[in-house]
Amino acid sequence: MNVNIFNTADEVLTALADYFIKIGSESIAARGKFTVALSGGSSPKKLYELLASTSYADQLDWEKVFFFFGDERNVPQDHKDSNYLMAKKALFDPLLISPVQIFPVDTTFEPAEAASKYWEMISAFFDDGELSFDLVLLGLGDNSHTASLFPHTPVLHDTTPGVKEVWLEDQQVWRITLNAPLINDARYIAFLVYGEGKAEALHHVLEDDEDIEEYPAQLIDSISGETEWFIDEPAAANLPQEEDEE
Ligand SMILES: O=C(O)[C@H](O)[C@@H](O)[C@H](O)[C@H](O)COP(=O)(O)O
Repeated sequence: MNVNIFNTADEVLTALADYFIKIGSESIAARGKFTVALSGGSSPKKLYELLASTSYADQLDWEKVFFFFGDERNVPQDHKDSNYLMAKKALFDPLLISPVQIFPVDTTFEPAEAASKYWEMISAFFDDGELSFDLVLLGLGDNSHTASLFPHTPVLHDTTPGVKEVWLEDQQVWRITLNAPLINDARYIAFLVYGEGKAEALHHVLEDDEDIEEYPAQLIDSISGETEWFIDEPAAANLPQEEDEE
């Protein structure tokens, strides 16, 4: 696990965009395709817009990129809270990504069925035995959740790769999420964490003793690949200063 701290959010976004292109180019060269599970929320929107900008749009063979989602809210795909809709507007539409390259969660099903169908689709996409995303992009919630691995939810105790529905009692909503074993099978995992509002959660996840019930993001570390944290100074405010500075 590498912690990369940058002065500003813009530097974080540029570094992660460069990393995305690097991993994507290597994946396409090695296996003819690049499979990525996108993060939702507000942080990655600027990353997706940067990747779709003239600075990056011609740096990758986008026709060989296949997009999945690390998690999704249990809302229609045209709902303002949909992670798919955010990525569609910020990334897919500007890059003219073909729908055949995009694998959204089908939230027309009840949550449990939507989760099982998403798992079936992921399993069918990957050749037997090769079930691992090239890259999983993740954010960090201020309660130390990532994807939809929320504190004190049953999915935290999964021991085999899969996709599960998650009930959020406080928000009275369902979500669908890749579980930690599936995320940890990825060749590369990249966390995007910027802004002072993340400082407390980041300290809990990276510095506190392991407590996955309270700090679920502690579950995440690529088993055989690379886990990189892309962080700005405000989010790193509570970390020991010896974390490597970029
Ligand atoms: O669907 C989601 O909301 C994300 O997958 C979630 O895990 C997100 O990464 C964190 O909640 C941080 O969200 P922000 O980037 O909006 O702070």
